[in-house]
Amino acid sequence: MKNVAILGASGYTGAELIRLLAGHPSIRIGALSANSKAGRPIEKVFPHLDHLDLPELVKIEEIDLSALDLVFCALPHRTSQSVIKDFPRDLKVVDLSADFRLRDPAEYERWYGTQHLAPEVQPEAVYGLTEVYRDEISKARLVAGTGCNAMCGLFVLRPLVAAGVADPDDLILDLKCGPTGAGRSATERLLYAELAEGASAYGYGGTHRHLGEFDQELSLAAGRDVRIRFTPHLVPMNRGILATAYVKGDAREVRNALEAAYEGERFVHVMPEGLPSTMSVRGSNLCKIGVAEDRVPGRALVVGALDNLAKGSSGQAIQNANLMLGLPEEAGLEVVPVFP
Ligand SMILES: NC(=O)C1=CN([C@@H]2O[C@H](COP(=O)(O)OP(=O)(O)OC[C@H]3O[C@@H](n4cnc5c(N)ncnc54)[C@H](OP(=O)(O)O)[C@@H]3O)[C@@H](O)[C@H]2O)C=CC1
Ligand SMILES: CC(=O)N[C@@H](CCC(=O)OP(=O)(O)O)C(=O)O
Repeated sequence: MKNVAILGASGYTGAELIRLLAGHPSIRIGALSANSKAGRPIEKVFPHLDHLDLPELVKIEEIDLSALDLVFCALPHRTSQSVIKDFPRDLKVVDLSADFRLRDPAEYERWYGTQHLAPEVQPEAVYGLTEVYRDEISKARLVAGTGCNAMCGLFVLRPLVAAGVADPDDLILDLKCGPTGAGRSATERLLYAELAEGASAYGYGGTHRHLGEFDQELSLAAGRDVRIRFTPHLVPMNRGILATAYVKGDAREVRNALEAAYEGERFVHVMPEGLPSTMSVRGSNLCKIGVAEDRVPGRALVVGALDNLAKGSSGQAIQNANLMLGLPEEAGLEVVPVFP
């Protein structure tokens, strides 16, 4: 059995890590941390977990790091950097925050508007897009989980620019996501009364910080600078991301490139026909992708769906931890989507 800690266990991704790890055959949860909720039994914070035998929520500094094989860091941006920089340099870490996603600390400063607190640790980090960086992840000490929007968009767009089947200067990504993507500390825009019957764009006009991840990963895949047009929308569904890409390219070539990229992949599926719905992936570690011809000749539509709390963060984190710990990649993750 591998012994792990979850830091930030009283948040949404922390709860999802607990849910998925409860069914993991080779990982046990040795410690859970919280901040304001430290000292409370986990069932007082998450009543749906009251039947599990789990450790109490404690402050991070109370955890014995030497007893751990790996740490999941589900902490806010910046808190993660300040905690991870003081960890022993041989402790394996899967960080779910944005703190180590961008290879260049100057890019971090550009998108997050604050100085990187651990630039000396950054070179060790491997970007957590498992299906692309599997080999590096299995040898890594520190894996930086992707943004959930970025992951869905990259699954759709990356193979197209890598194979040269879509014009890299003409990529539009229109994305919908639910409020759990913003974490558990609700702000005004996430109040039920203001969200439940409406939808709105946010982070538009090239301002969303996941553009740093898109720029980095799509430019690496294309071997030249790629800048997409990206607009996320907040919609009333608890979990889920639906990413619709409009691309200039032949639909058959687009499909072939996606099928080649994900052939044999356990968790990323290209649908033989039709387009995916968030309901087809909810609660699972799956990403489903569909392709359709546009009515304008030479243009195609590609749609990806994943669960932001599963494949978009905690499921992805467990998949990467499995690789880092030498466990079967799919261990604990064979969860069928919850429907309806
Ligand atoms: N939600 C999502 O879909 C995704 C989230 N992520 C990233 O994962 C990380 C966690 O996200 P999420 O679970 O949604 O966030 P939440 O806001 O739901 O949870 C945050 C957790 O961090 C703890 N925490 C907050 N401040 C501190 C602090 N100063 N010191 C120690 N612990 C602290 C909180 O404890 P307490 O409750 O006691 O205050 C809580 O356990 C974030 O970096 C987020 O950006 C990445 C991809 C997707
Ligand atoms: C609804 C909402 O606000 N969603 C978040 C998704 C956050 C995410 O993917 O995680 P990171 O914060 O770790 O980048 C957003 O678009 O910023």
